[in-house]
Amino acid sequence: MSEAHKETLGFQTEIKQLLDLMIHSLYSNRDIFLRELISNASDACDKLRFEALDNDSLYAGDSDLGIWIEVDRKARTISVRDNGVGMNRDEAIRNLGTIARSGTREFFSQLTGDRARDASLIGQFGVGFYSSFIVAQRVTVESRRAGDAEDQGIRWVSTGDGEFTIETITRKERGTTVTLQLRDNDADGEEGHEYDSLLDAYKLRQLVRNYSDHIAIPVRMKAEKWDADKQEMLETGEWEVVNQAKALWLRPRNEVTEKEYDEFYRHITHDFEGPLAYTHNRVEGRSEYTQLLYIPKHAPFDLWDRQQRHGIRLYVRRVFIMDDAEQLIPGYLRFVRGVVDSSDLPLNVSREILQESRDIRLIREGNVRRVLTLLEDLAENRKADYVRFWRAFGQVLKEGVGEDSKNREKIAALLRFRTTGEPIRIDVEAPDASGAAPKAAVAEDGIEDAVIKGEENTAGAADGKGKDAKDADEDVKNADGLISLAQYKARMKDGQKAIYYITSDSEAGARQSPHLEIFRKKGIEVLLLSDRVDEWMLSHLHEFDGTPLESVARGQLDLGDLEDEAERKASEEVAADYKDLVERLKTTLGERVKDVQVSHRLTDSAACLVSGEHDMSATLERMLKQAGQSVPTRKPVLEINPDHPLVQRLKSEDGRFDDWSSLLLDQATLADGGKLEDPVGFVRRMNDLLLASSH
Ligand SMILES: Nc1ncnc2c1ncn2[C@@H]1O[C@H](COP(=O)(O)OP(=O)(O)OP(=O)(O)O)[C@@H](O)[C@H]1O
Repeated sequence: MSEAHKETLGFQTEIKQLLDLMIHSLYSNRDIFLRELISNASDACDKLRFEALDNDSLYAGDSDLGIWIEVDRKARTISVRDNGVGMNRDEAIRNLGTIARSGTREFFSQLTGDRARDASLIGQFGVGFYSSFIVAQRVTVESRRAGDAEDQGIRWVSTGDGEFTIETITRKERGTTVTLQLRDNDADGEEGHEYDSLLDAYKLRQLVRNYSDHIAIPVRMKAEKWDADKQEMLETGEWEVVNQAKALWLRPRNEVTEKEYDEFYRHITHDFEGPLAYTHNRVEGRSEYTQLLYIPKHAPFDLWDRQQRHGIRLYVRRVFIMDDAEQLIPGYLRFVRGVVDSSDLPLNVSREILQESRDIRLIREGNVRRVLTLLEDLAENRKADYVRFWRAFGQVLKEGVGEDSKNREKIAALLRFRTTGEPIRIDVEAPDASGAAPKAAVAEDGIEDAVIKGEENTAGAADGKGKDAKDADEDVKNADGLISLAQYKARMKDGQKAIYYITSDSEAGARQSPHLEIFRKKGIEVLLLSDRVDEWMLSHLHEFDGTPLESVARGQLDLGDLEDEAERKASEEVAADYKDLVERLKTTLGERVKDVQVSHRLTDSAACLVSGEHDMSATLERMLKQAGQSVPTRKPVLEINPDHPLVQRLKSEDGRFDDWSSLLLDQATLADGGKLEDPVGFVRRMNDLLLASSH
């Protein structure tokens, strides 16, 4: 088959879905097509400039890079042309027919068919070039790659209904022209859908200016003049530059408007929404560079994909070098987007050189410092926004506790936790791309009844603490049930020496754990941790601001000064009283437990399991097993509650002591979220005992 042959090819399934969704649900965002086309054109110019660093001949004498936009009112077309790098046949098929992003399939499987919901999801994905089909019934892309012969141009045409054609053409100019044949008004029977206003040169110019003012490449449109005879604006035939054409990040901060920062963010991220916050600085000294870093409002669809390719763009003296320069930002801040422009790096810098470079190390440290400062500022001054950030990226930030020991303290101060000192909240909706604040509901199952009712008086404040604690509580109310370690400390009981936490597979599981009973009784707040990353994070976070962090389910529980002398004495007496029972249980349960102890933790439950001081926690063990890792067998310590009637009864039990003790251990295992080794035996024993007690 000759290359010039015209081929008809099908879009990848996901693109078909994307096109269908876009055409039918993104009409109200239709103008974004222009931003996407201008962004792509500007990227293509950046790429050519970069490739030409090594091979000047790619310019073929024309290094004056630009973008040209033209309207043909009669033909109802808009075209966007650039003299950037262009595409050859293979690239056009690959780039404009498939979405080669990992995670895409899973992303599309989340779409529900509910247009409003899906439209907001699609915002996380970034529709790019395909957004042209929101306004165009036919899109034609003509292109020739820099360095290719004139007869190696391509024409790609599609009406967005599942197929595209591609043919080889002769094209004089290097670069790409995208021509949109606009839809008819009320196309597809959608009443009120009109497209003619896009042909109004004045309006279009305003749109173009909106979307391109911050772009470093000049964008040109045909100049127009008022014709008094014809009483209309007519093109003069001259091209005029409509944007400022100066790299936004190089402009002084006070000359850039919020709107421009916002638009620039959308340009580099293809995000539907603007950013949550940004930081823009010119750094001088040991290393000279400019950084413009943004924090998005929502997580991208591939946040958990460590291969994801977005991130920070690296420029060297205004020349684009690479996308997603991962050396510029550590993994735990991978949600940050933006631009770094270095004055020191060589233009021929490669990814390999970046790894070694001292300048890059300085820039990376500078980026981390700025982002953490920005987050501190949000946490301090824009609490609702910080909560939004936390919900979107908190789990990623937690990785920093282990990854970045230098900044551990700072990161720890930015952590937020659910806690027993706050009402239960059930997430009914994840943060979405529509800008709506995430919703939460307070559950009414009464588990934490006292706390729900006493919403005003959270654990510590109820004790009449000072002003700081009250201020801290005020903040808590704005914080969607999340508190910081500093707030926890401010609410600590007199005599409390540790920050207590519990880990579990879910927040609900954590809240119901028997390990919390004594803490509830004494009104001590406990942090509830249920993210996968938590166990790992906690293995790196042993203290905060001088106060140790302690698991409520580990080792000998020592409540220190929170227990008075009388309580301590009573415990000792009980321990002596139950010594025989403990020994009998140890002998009976044998290898199944590491030890048996009389518990200080329990008030309601008969028994619970605890981990040894240095043992792996049960939650971590389960996680590792789920991940298919071999885990050394860990024997739990069984704690029994001397005040529980079942345990009291055991003291005088003879005939069925074995069954009773097994049952006690199995119960404790289940309450801990664990799995029984012999569930059938458990059921049999329970039924036997039930029957025996009913006789
Ligand atoms: N004007 C152009 N010149 C050269 N290549 C282009 C042009 N427009 C698009 N492309 C190619 O097509 C690809 C797909 O474009 P598209 O806008 O869909 O996504 P993107 O810009 O890569 O990514 P995203 O929108 O997700 O950030 C681009 O990555 C680029 O390789």
